[in-house]
Amino acid sequence: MIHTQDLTKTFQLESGPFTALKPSSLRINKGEFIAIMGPSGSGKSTLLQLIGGLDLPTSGSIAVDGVQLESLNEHERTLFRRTKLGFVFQNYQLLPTMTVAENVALSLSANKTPKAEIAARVSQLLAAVNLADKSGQFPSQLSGGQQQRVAIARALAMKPALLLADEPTGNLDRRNGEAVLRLLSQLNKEEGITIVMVTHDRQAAAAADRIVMLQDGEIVDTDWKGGELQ
Ligand SMILES: Nc1ncnc2c1ncn2[C@@H]1O[C@H](COP(=O)(O)OP(=O)(O)OP(=O)(O)O)[C@@H](O)[C@H]1O
Repeated sequence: MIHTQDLTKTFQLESGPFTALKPSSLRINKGEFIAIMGPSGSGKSTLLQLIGGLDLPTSGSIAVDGVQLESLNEHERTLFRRTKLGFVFQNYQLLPTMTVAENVALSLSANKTPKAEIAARVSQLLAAVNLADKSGQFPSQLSGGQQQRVAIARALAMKPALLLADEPTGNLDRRNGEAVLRLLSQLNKEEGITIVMVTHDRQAAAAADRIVMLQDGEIVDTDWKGGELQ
């Protein structure tokens, strides 16, 4: 599903070049649930941005679902993101002036899906995240956990093969965080969606099959699962 080879990312700062991701090779199989962990500034978000085609590597290659991302132009990358990936962020990023149903429908409407099909898919998605009764409400009327479940429903609208989540439980209390993790695990096990989740939280990481550990821009372990960190 994801295969990187000597992938690097260097930022040009006023003080000189800074390598946020050192040459790294990583393989993530279809159907895996991966947590990316590591200290602040270790390159977790940088790696997720490259996997999601939101940024380009400085060197090396990255293939996602058979597509070499470094060889796509910007338009092709946008299309790739829209059709193959779902994104979930720490701060939900729902549109406040749209209802829950309209937020979930966004990518379907952008893709010119027929109205009746959109309505059916939105109902199905909201039922899957246990929010069928909230479709007409606005994001501000929901709890953080409910908003994150709306964001997950929206991310799944186009039936992506891969879901990328950046600290999806970062703003949630324990109970809501657990509900979101249960939902992600269920989507992974029952729908076979590959999930790559950046997290600081060991409890969140415990929901994953495998943990990719980053330190100073380097992948130091790709099968760490529990135990004390160095
Ligand atoms: N656009 C950018 N320009 C310059 N430096 C950047 C840029 N993006 C990230 N960096 C630097 O690269 C390093 C890795 O950042 P990254 O956001 O990937 O870390 P992280 O592990 O996700 O951190 P956190 O857990 O705090 O979110 C940091 O030192 C950061 O300052």
